[in-house]
Amino acid sequence: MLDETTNLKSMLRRPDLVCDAAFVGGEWKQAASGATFAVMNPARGDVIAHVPDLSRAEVAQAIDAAQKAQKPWAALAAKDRAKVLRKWYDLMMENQEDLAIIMTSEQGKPLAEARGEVAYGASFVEWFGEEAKRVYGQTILGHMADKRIAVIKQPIGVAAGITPWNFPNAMIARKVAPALAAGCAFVVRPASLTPLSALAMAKLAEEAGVPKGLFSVVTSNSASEIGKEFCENPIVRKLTFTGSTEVGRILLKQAADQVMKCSMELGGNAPFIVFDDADLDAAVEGAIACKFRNNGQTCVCANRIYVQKGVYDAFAAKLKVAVEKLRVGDGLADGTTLGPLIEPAAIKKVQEHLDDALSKGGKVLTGGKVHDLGGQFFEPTIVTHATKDMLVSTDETFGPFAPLFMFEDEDDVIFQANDTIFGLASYFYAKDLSRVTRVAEALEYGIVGVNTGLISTEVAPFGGVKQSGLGREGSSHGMDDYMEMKYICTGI
Ligand SMILES: NC(=O)C1=CN([C@@H]2O[C@H](COP(=O)(O)OP(=O)(O)OC[C@H]3O[C@@H](n4cnc5c(N)ncnc54)[C@H](OP(=O)(O)O)[C@@H]3O)[C@@H](O)[C@H]2O)C=CC1
Ligand SMILES: O=C(O)[C@H](O)CS(=O)(=O)O
Repeated sequence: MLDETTNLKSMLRRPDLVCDAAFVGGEWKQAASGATFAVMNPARGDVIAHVPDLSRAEVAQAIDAAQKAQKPWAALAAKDRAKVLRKWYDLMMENQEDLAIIMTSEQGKPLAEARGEVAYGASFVEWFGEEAKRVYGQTILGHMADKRIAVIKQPIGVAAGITPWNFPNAMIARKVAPALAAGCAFVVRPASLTPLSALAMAKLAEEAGVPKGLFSVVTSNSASEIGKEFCENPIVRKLTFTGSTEVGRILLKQAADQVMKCSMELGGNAPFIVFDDADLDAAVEGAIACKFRNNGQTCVCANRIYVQKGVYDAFAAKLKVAVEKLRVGDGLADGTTLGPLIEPAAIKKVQEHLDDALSKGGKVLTGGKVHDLGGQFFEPTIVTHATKDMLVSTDETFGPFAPLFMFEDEDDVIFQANDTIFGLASYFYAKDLSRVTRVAEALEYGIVGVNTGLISTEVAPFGGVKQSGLGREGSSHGMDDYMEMKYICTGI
């Protein structure tokens, strides 16, 4: 019998990677209530699957199973944990195409970007499989002749994660990989808009030999209820969240009651600065990559583009040419470079920022309206004459809208770039070495891209300052958030 998943499954080498059950304590389960929620294809507007809408009590069962599985997992030699992660990495890459098709079908990004995200997510599993073997302690010369001091690092225990829809694979991998590498157990609640990628990852984790109960994917349409379970359940020792600053604040307040260790990867408002000594062609290439990746739906997208007065018109003209080469369409169609926005509310927000900018003197250079394809497709848009009193100057657009601000000098643009509550990613193009050093040090951000618009990698510490978050993900620092440091003082 044909069902709603037939079309998606027909595109896959492994149709079994489309999972319509939640992965709870090592079992594939429906909600006891039978409740489910629909997963939509944002390009086509059709339902591609239904997944269980688990209750808070059923999520608690996943947490119980995690607690049971964690101690034996932590007792394994790091090398043995590493082998399982390596196998999981291998399976993710062997099934990269299927995972990408599933991702594009539920999130909308072009297939080429989805393939890239699968490889990016898998790179965290590979990286932390290696880092698992490199957890080091310390010995310290005793403060008294009869004392010996050692410092060791131990896994924190059961970790819980809540992830967004914009990178439905990589944002989970960036959390579960260091957690398992450190010897923790992990329960994740993926965004309700994009649960299929997470469930497919769980399927491959099971095949890789991740022990029953160690990793659960709890699907739910009630984010706040599950968030409360994660924050209030005494078994959970660590909460990791990627999403908006607004929700991050809610979770931090809820987690405070248990003084829970939290990692927060939150909102951004990235400045992208083009100085008059920049290579303008390189800057345009970087702006396209940085602004329009995932259709502008990333926390590290350029949200404000500042161009020095002397090169403003030349840069704007070059950027217009590049933007008009972008192809809007279904992410599964060949040649698409911009997919749909994730949901109607996202279209509304882009339109709101555009209307506000035009009402305050902005001028459309290209784009400027919902695409002829209708639905959730929007034309990639450049607006010139942007000013700091516009909404786009303070709020994250999260869409294909590029406002060009003009600036006079370095001090002026540094002040404007830093004038935000956010501090995640920032970018600038310049050649003068002294200027590059000064500006990189002056920008109040966790990440600075110099002459590049792409900074995402598993080998570097990703995270923000100010209200863009707490902690770092990826790099040799990435496991610290899943471990506790213990100081042992021995009298002899
Ligand atoms: N710093 C970073 O690395 C990243 C930051 N972001 C930021 O997130 C925003 C876009 O992502 P978006 O998904 O809309 O962000 P949201 O913060 O709305 O949602 C993120 C996740 O949190 C869940 N959630 C929402 N409300 C609550 C709650 N009260 N308690 C517990 N969980 C909750 C959502 O569930 P559901 O969707 O099912 O409602 C989703 O799974 C942007 O601001 C972007 O900058 C996004 C990705 C990466
Ligand atoms: O969700 C996001 O925006 C990601 O954190 C950005 S990245 O890590 O893919 O650059």
